[in-house]
Amino acid sequence: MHTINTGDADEVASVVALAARLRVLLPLPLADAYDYRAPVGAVVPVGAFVVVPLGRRQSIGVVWDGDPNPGLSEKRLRSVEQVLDAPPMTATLRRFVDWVAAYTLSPPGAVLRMAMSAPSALEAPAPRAGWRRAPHPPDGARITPPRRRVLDLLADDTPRAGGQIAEAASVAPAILRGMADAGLIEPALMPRQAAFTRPDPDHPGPSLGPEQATAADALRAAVSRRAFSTTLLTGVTGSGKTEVYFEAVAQALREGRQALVLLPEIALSAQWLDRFRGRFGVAPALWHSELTPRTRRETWRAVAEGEAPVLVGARSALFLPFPDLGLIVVDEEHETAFKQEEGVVYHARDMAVVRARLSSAACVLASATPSLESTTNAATGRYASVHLPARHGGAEMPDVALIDLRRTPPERGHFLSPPLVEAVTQTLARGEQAMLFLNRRGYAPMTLCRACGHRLRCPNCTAWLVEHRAARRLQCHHCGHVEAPPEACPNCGAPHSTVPIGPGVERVLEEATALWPEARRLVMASDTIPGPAAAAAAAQAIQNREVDLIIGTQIVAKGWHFPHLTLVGVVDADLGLAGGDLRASERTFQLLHQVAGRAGREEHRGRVLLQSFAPEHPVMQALVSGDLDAFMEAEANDRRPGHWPPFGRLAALIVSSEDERAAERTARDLGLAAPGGEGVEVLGPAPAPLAILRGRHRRRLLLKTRRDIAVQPLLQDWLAKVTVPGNVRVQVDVDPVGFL
Ligand SMILES: Nc1ncnc2c1ncn2[C@@H]1O[C@H](COP(=O)(O)OP(=O)(O)OP(=O)(O)O)[C@@H](O)[C@H]1O
Ligand SMILES: [Zn+2]
Repeated sequence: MHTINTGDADEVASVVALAARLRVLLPLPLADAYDYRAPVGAVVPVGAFVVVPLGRRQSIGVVWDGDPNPGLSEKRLRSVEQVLDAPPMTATLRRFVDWVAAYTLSPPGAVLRMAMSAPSALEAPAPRAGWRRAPHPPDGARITPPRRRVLDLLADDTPRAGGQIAEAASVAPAILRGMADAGLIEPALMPRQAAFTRPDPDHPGPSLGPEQATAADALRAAVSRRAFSTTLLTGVTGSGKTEVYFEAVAQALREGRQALVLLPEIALSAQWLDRFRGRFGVAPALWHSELTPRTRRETWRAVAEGEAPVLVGARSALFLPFPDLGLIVVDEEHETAFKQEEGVVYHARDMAVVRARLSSAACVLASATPSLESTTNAATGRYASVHLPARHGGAEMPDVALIDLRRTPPERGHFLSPPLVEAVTQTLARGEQAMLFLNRRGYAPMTLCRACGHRLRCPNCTAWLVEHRAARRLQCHHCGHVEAPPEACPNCGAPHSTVPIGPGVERVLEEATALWPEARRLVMASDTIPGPAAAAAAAQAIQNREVDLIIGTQIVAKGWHFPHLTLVGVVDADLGLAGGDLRASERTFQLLHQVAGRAGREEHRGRVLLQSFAPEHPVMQALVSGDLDAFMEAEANDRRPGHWPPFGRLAALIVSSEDERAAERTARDLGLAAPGGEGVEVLGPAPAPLAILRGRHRRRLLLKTRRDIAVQPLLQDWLAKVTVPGNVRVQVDVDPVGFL
């Protein structure tokens, strides 16, 4: 001992100690991974799921990359308790977690948590027990007819579950017990069934038209390169983009890789699933928030084991443990539903591109109304582009016209103008379907006292209470606050003095009921179509012509194909243009163009009528001309000079607190510490448009930079300069899409 040079000994000791240490990232919003002592004698790969002590509790974490901290004393080190029998998290997914954390300025553990959304899936699934024929049954055992049936069933030596045997051989479960006691059958573990049948890429699906075929070739080629690429797939509404990207999915299957399709609203995807089955013969794996815990666990595990070749899901599916993803499709890529606004604030469309890059996979962004971000990336050559110029099957694009509400207003207290009423009447008379679109749930967006002018407000938010007349209540659409409609004005006490102001879909329904009492009407809004089953039933009823008139909010704009729908009336085309949102025009155009695109998708030409007080507005003009490219170019020209996205970068800080003065003070401190310099600008602090939300006072600051300046380092320095008290939260939103 004494002869050894102490310096060397230290070094040897530290190497040994380091080798025995593991960095473990926990699915918690902690600043970094923690170090643990590796289990003795076990080789634990990076990415392994491990159980570790955390305070007095245990947590599952993932062995993470990077070097443990040698400074941490051996005494303080605690040991990994267990290595779970689950496929380790791939390097690709670990890099993705790190990337998303760095980009969104979130703790890596908070992102990891999204990649561990079914923790129970990490425990090896308990093998299921069944029965098989005993290989050496005793001589002379009694073989009754029921026993014979069981033995015949088990003659192929495949173990089967007790319930399954009882049913197939029509015997009571007690018979099996008796046979086991007699030594005729014995317990056996059943082979695990593949959770999802492999979709068949060569299942005969619809045959593609020539333009579709060319587009499909390009996508297939992108997938078979097995390298990163992004392709923007555009095409008019009804051109068959889905059928085309299915060919990319088929190619990923042929390559033996997995495919992920992200849809903005999975609850509304009944028609999509039918088409998938039509193309591939089986259903894909599904991933969304309404799965049962069991399905969630099984799906997660199947994905990790490579047993879910195609998965369709909501944005959270991006964090599933695919071992070898070959394709990610983001359908309706322009949809804001891809932006997650709570917790880790990220945009699934943008992160899909990142995951595809890390996976050497192809990414396909599909939309009839692509975002300016994607259009610009396609124009600069960063994305490839594929376009379908015409509707499938020769259907014509609808004829879009404006109704000037200043010239032909509705009757007082009504919302449908005479030309729109006339058009609906004619459509119904021809036995075709009509749709009235208004992006507002409920009966009326505001309620006012006729006597004193008081407006009914949410007690927790800067928002009016929305009347839901059918449900007999007033509701805040921001925090969910609900109250009964008051008997008297809460301000002046006048009895029965409240009046509804403006329309929601329920009020349009009321008007439609009076106008077309014979028509079979259906309201489609998130509160009347609460889940996948209701959405599927509604779509079926419309397809079967059990509905004449559809009245709906934005959920009717999403990808539906209703063959008999020929008229779409937009009740308030100006609705989305109010407010100072950077993308108000773009969004309004996208939404209305999508709604319009539901009309006339088969043999009869569709007609679209837009009621507007501003028919000369560029958005209205673009909708009428249908010239998407010109509109997007005008949008680009508006944003380019001021370095607004996508020609510059934005990040928002949202300061909130139940204590208004605390929020104000932190916002002011942030304002004083704001970064500056060439190409960097900070707007605010200013009260958020939703100045109070769920009882929290909110202030906003907006960092705007030139495109070549990354916002993350600026944000990091900025936030480090300000002490945020415990009762104040500062949320970072990189690339904000909402400005409330
Ligand atoms: N090659 C084809 N053979 C048969 N049917 C097709 C074919 N291509 C598309 N269709 C059908 O045409 C309809 C429109 O296609 P699809 O919904 O894919 O268009 P889309 O471009 O996604 O439209 P939107 O952008 O409006 O959602 C669907 O009912 C689809 O099944
Ligand atoms: Zn509220």
